[in-house]
Amino acid sequence: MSDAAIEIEGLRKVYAATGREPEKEALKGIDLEIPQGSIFGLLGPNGAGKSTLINILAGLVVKTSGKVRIWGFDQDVNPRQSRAAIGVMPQELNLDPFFTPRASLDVQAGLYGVPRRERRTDEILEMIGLSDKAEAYARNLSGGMRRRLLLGKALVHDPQILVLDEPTAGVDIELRQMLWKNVRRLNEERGMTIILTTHYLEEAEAMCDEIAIIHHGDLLVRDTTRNMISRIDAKTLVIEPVETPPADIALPDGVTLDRRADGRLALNYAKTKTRPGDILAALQEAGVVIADVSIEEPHLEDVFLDLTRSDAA
Ligand SMILES: Nc1ncnc2c1ncn2[C@@H]1O[C@H](COP(=O)(O)OP(=O)(O)OP(=O)(O)O)[C@@H](O)[C@H]1O
Repeated sequence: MSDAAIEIEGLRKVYAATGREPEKEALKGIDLEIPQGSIFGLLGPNGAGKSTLINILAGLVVKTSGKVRIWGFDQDVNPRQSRAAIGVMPQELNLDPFFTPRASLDVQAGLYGVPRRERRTDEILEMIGLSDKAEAYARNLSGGMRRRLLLGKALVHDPQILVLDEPTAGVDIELRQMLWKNVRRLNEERGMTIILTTHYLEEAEAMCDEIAIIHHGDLLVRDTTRNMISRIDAKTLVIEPVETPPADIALPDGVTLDRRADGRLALNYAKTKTRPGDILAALQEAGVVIADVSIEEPHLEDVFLDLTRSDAA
C-alpha cells in the first residue's frame, strides 16, 4: 500500500438533467493524493465541487467515472473496507430529533458493525463535551451541541480518516475553538488524517499542512500551505510614524503607499524586487521619524483570489 490516505484518479461526476436544469459536470477529472497523517484543506468558491467530492468519498454520491482508493481500498472493489476507513461530519444538522446523543452514537456504531464491547460511547461523549446531555433528545440540543454530536457520530468506528465538511460555518468562537482542539488532538495523538472544507481561509491557513483549491470542478492547485503563500510576491511594510508624515514621499519604484485610518503607513512591495531597507531609507530621507515597524505577510486569501478571480462564475 502506498502511504496515501486517499488516492483519486480521473474523478468525474455528472449530475443528470432534471426538469429545466441541464446536466451538470460537477467534477471534471480530478487527480489528487492526500497523505496519511496530514490535515488537508479542500478549498473553493461556492459550487466548486467540494461537497460532491466529499460525498463521493463518503459513499453518499455515486461517481460517474474515475478511481477512488481510501486507505488503499478501491471503493468499487472493497466498498465495505473503504467506507470503514472514513468518518464524515456533514454540513447539515441531520439528526433524528427523538434520539438522545447516547442513542445516536450507539445506532451509528451499530450501522458500522462495531461490537458492543468495543464501543467508546462514553469516551466520545466526554470528548465532544456532551456527557451531561447524553440522555437529552436531539431536538432539545442547541445548534452547537448538535454539531458536536455530528463530530462524535463520525468517530464511532474509529476511522483512520476524518472528513469535516464546513465544520465551523456559522458557529461561535468557543465552539470553533473546541472543534479545532479536538481535531488537532485526533491528528496528533492518533495520527488521524483530517480532510476539511472551509470558507474561512484564515482557518485553513492556521490548521492545514496542505491545501487543494478546486474551481468549476477542476483542481487548480495543490501544495503545502507554506508554498502556496510564498507564491505571492507581495509583502507589506507597516510603519508607525512619530508625527503625521509629509503628504509627498518619494518611494522606490513599484512601492505603493496606503495611509491607514489609525495613522500607520502601509507600504506594499514585491519581495523579489525591493528590499525593506530601501523603503526605510526613503522614509528617513522624507523626514519620517519611525516609532515602530512590522512586516505583514500575504494570506492564503490572496492566493485564492488570484487563482479564482480571473474566470469567476
Ligand atoms: N444533486 C445535485 N443535482 C444536480 N446538481 C448538483 C447536485 N449537487 C450539486 N450540484 C451542482 O454541482 C456543482 C457543485 O456543487 P457542490 O455542492 O459539490 O459544490 P461546493 O463546492 O460544495 O459548494 P458549496 O461550498 O456551496 O457547498 C454545483 O453547480 C451544484 O449546483
